[in-house]
Amino acid sequence: MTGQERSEEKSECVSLSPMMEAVPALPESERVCVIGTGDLGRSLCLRLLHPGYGVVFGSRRPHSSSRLPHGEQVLGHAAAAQSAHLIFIAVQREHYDFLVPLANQFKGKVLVDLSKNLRKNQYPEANAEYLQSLVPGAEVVKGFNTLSAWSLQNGPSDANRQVYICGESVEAKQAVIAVATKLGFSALDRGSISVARELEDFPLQLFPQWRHPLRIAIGLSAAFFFYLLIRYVIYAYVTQGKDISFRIMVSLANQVCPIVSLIMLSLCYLPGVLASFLQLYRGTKYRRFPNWLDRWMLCRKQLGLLSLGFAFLHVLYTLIIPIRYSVMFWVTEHTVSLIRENRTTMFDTTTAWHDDSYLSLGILGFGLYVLLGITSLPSVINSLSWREFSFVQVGSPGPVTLNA
Ligand SMILES: NC(=O)C1=CN([C@@H]2O[C@H](COP(=O)(O)OP(=O)(O)OC[C@H]3O[C@@H](n4cnc5c(N)ncnc54)[C@H](OP(=O)(O)O)[C@@H]3O)[C@@H](O)[C@H]2O)C=CC1
Ligand SMILES: [Fe+3]
Repeated sequence: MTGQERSEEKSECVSLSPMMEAVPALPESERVCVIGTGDLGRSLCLRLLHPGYGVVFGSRRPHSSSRLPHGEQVLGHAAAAQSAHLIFIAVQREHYDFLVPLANQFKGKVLVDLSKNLRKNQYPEANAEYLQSLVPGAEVVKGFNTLSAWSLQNGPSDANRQVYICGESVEAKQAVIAVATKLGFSALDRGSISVARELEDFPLQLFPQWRHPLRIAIGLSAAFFFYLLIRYVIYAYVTQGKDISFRIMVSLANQVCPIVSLIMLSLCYLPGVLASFLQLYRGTKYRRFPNWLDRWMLCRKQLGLLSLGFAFLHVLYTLIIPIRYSVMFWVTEHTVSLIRENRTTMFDTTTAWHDDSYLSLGILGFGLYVLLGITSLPSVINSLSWREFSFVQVGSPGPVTLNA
């Protein structure tokens, strides 16, 4: 580097707060470059500062970049690329062209492609593969794209601890995994760069495991609702001319909920039983299940949670029965007619027993439902031994999760 170039680079370096001067000269392994001073770049920088990394930003306009977290160094792209071995690219893919003239500076460096897309198959090739083709001398690793700037800034939480990475070079991936681990994330190596498209599609998935269970729940609810509508409301109107259409809102809904809930519960446990029979029939547990059974088993948790949801609705609908206008009217009417006719009714112990037992069993049944629901939460599962888990989740056969 000539003296003039060095002085140019020096003038590219911009201090945004007095803290910058305080940043000690760190070895290259503890210095990280972030290209792009946007939302993600800044959030990543904040996270990197926690374990003590030195961050050097690369920007188009190093002099005018403002409001950086702690006055980190902001250099031009070329100078920033030379300052660290690990470089995060926090720029949208459509602007990647600016990297082409910098290919020499990126030679031998590890580039982490953070980009995500707005929709699936937005580009013919994965962003990481495109980046690799622009800077062939660098080792591109795809990663961190499943996190949002917000979650990066707030640090890893239980639900958001996992980051996925992929790339060709094992050393490059190890360097990225080391940083991720230091930031508190657990990095999962998903393989070569050809997996990048799959990782880029991750944030675009819309409840993929919920789609079928939701369809089943909606289909069953609609079918039973129309059956009950015809069976009670329309039938009463046609045969007796009685208008009991007000029952649609609460009574009918309250009948639909437990039916759907129980069917969904049986659909949740049925595939496990089928799989066990299949294993017995085949005499081995080391063969893949048919695809339909595999997919069915993978959405058991969603089926179970929906079943719990419908049971919960049934509880709520049942609790409001005494405050319904029609019920209060009927009770008052009955009492007034007893007074008018000067009649009294006897307390029927059998009916009282029958009623209380019915309610008590309902409450206990719902309690069991909730217990099943709670023990399928990942954090609860992790705290249970296998024996405890299968004791609670009666009928949830262990080996059948082989495909999952
Ligand atoms: N925001 C988020 O939650 C997440 C974002 N991502 C991905 O991270 C990348 C950055 O996103 P985000 O920070 O939100 O975007 P922003 O728009 O906030 O920032 C992008 C930055 O890229 C740089 N840039 C913009 N245009 C050009 C250009 N023509 N040439 C060179 N550099 C340019 C700018 O930095 P400068 O002015 O310093 O040059 C700009 O600040 C994207 O690929 C996005 O898909 C991934 C996961 C989450
Ligand atoms: Fe009930």
